[in-house]
Amino acid sequence: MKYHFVTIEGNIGAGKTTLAHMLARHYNARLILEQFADNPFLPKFYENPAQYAFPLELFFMAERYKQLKELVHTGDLFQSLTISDYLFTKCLLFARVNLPEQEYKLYQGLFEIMQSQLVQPQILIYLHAPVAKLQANIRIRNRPYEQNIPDEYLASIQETYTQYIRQHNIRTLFVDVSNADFLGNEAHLKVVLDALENDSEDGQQYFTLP
Ligand SMILES: Nc1ncnc2c1ncn2[C@@H]1O[C@H](COP(=O)(O)OP(=O)(O)OP(=O)(O)O)[C@@H](O)[C@H]1O
Repeated sequence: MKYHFVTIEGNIGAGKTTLAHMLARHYNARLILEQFADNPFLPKFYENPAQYAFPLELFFMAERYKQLKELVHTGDLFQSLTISDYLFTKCLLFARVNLPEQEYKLYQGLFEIMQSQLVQPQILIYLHAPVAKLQANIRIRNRPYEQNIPDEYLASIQETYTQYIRQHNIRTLFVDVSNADFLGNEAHLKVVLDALENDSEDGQQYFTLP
């Protein structure tokens, strides 16, 4: 595998964390996982988005910056393999959906200062699933504060991600995870492993699971 820093992205409930664990185990890689459970504003945000969006987004950005900055300090980033289940830019994409214009501009200014000090992954694996499938996953894992997420919110997050990836021409493996079962079906993991190991094209590639 020629990559040293791989990031998995996708909408809420797409299955990023499961796949990140599996890839990290397969490659014996360093794993960086989103610490969303530590964000005290998240349950409050889902109850009252307008009031809590700004502290929520600031908290996420500060935590992710701390986590990813450590990676820069470890120094051996390009001798080993690191898998993360989020991209630092995720902060900005959620902020674009959740913050009013002026707050977004302020946030963006801080984001750019922080982003300039971080290392970017060499490739993104983007897990794509329709909103109905995301809602089904969210129901099954049953985090109480996520049970009333509107379809429209998931659709805007999806749209914001895909627009960003296309506009910036980020090297991305898009995987359709509508019927994914990475834990139960080895052939599904193999699609991702083969894509990582064989890919030679620049830009964006699309995969479905058997
Ligand atoms: N910047 C953000 N702004 C608002 N909410 C966020 C932000 N980042 C994460 N969240 C919320 O934190 C929770 C965890 O999100 P995330 O998408 O990282 O993980 P997940 O849904 O557990 O992913 P997966 O199922 O793909 O492993 C979700 O409720 C998500 O909406």
